[in-house]
Amino acid sequence: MHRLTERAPAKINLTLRVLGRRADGFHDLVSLVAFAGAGDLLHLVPGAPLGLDLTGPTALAAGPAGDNLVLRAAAGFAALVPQARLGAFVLEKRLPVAAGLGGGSADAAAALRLLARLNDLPADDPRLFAVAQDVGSDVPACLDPRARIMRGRGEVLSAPLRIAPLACVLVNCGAAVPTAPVFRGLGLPPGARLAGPDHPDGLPPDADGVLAAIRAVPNDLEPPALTIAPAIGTAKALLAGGPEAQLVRMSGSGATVFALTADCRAAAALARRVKAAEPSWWVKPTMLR
Ligand SMILES: C[C@](O)(CO)[C@H](O)COP(=O)(O)OP(=O)(O)OC[C@H]1O[C@@H](n2ccc(N)nc2=O)[C@H](O)[C@@H]1O
Ligand SMILES: Nc1ncnc2c1ncn2[C@@H]1O[C@H](COP(=O)(O)OP(=O)(O)OP(=O)(O)O)[C@@H](O)[C@H]1O
Repeated sequence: MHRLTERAPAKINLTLRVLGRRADGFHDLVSLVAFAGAGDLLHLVPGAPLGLDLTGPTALAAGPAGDNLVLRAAAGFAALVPQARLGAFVLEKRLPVAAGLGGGSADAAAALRLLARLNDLPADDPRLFAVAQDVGSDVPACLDPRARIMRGRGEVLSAPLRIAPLACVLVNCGAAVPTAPVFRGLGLPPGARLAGPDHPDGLPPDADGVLAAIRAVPNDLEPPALTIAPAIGTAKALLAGGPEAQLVRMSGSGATVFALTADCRAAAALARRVKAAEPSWWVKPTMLR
């Protein structure tokens, strides 16, 4: 059987409100997530012994293969699916690591989709969701990567939202920002609840309405992430300095920031300017949906 392939698109938190901290230490969120054209690629060679090879420009940064979320997802799958057919994974790692783009989560979700295909399981088999939840907070949203409102720890997902594709530029300044210290930086004791705008459950159908809805809700993780990686502020200022940016914000726990633009030509122009100013940064014009 030929190898199977799945894309692992970057997850962008267009908004992210922290509503409080739960007794188990995790934070309750509400976030509008969308998925980019940019991402990793994951292949599976059926029948070979379970394993993982990493290739691609950011493979080294992702750490040892044995600790990779792809293998955690595969182990979780094998534990829940009797006599599961497995295989050898090859990950083409292109997304920056510890970047707020959910790269590892996207890879884990792609691994579960590949294993579901190989084992003739339907995409909505509840075991996929159970493993996803166990592997990480962002993995359930990445299982079926379409724009949604994500709530709870990330496991409460709305139906897919129909939004017009959004043109954007993703910029990562190279600072790896681990997620846990950013949440810790909020300084919330277990049980704390926060006031502030919640999130509407739907979105207006038109592009202007979507933009206004995104503008109305910030990313609450920006202040603690900025303290850890001040270059996030530099990246935001650089994006906001161009005439093309309609909205500039950080994704997830950072350090990647995004600018929404009117169309992909504006995104390409803005990306060229950022790249000229900071040649060592990861700069990607892409579409979100
Ligand atoms: C920031 C986001 O990317 C937004 O989509 C996610 O909430 C984080 O998702 P993730 O990287 O898959 O996170 P996990 O691997 O599950 O958790 C990493 C660490 O982040 C913190 N964490 C994560 C998610 C959450 N809702 N509350 C938390 O407090 C916890 O300290 C946890 O130990
Ligand atoms: N497939 C993977 N790709 C990237 N990192 C991985 C992978 N598997 C495990 N890791 C480990 O997970 C850590 C977080 O990486 P990842 O790129 O998923 O973070 P992130 O983009 O900040 O995610 P999030 O947006 O969910 O916070 C890395 O430091 C790395 O050691």
